[in-house]
Amino acid sequence: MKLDRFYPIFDSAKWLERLLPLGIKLVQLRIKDMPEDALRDEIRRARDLCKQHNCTLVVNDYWQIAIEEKCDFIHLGQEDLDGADIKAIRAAGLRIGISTHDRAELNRALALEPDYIALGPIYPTILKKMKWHEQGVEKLTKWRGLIGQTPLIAIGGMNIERAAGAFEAGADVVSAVTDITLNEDPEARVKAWLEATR
Ligand SMILES: Cc1ncc(COP(=O)(O)OP(=O)(O)O)c(N)n1
Ligand SMILES: Cc1nc(C(=O)O)sc1CCOP(=O)(O)O
Ligand SMILES: [Mg+2]
Repeated sequence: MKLDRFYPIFDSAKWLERLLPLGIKLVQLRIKDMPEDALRDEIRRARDLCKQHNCTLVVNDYWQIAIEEKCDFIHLGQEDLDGADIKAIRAAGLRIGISTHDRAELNRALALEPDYIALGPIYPTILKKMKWHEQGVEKLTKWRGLIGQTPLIAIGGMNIERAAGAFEAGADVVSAVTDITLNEDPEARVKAWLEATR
């Protein structure tokens, strides 16, 4: 199934309730540091909202809850892979997206036949501290040549102005967080993203 070219990431179901009606078709719920009961509630709400809006939900990190709550897509980073039961995830029918930052991580990801590969940070990010410097769009072109038909996600410091360059370099999808969540008008920004990527 083809992924939408715009892939925003939010840290609560409240954001989804607010912005999915604008037409987002691919979204990630990325929650850190929340007690399990509250986390499960957020994932359930996000799942139901996405169903209502015909949007694909990707759950970050929490693959066991995603299986239990019958979600259908998870995102795993390299550290998440260390503790993940890929067989169980696949047996439950979930799709898997994987983060990569260098060749070793890419090789590890490709061996798992993921449903997308993310490369980042393409530009510097203010969302989280990372050991990786900005990779640049040229690395998207390199990844494009290495991953065949697997969808390629550009993440890290992305904004609308930078998206065209990422697509030209070989990305299929562009993902963004703070360009939307820290914008003074997130609704207007999402509408502009949708116009730029459709
Ligand atoms: C689309 C996308 N790409 C990369 C990440 C980062 O995943 P990870 O390295 O596991 O870091 P955390 O997001 O869990 O802090 C992502 N979530 N989504
Ligand atoms: C969550 C995440 N993962 C990255 C990676 O490179 O793996 S960069 C990133 C943060 C993206 O946020 P923003 O769009 O605000 O820069
Ligand atoms: Mg993770």
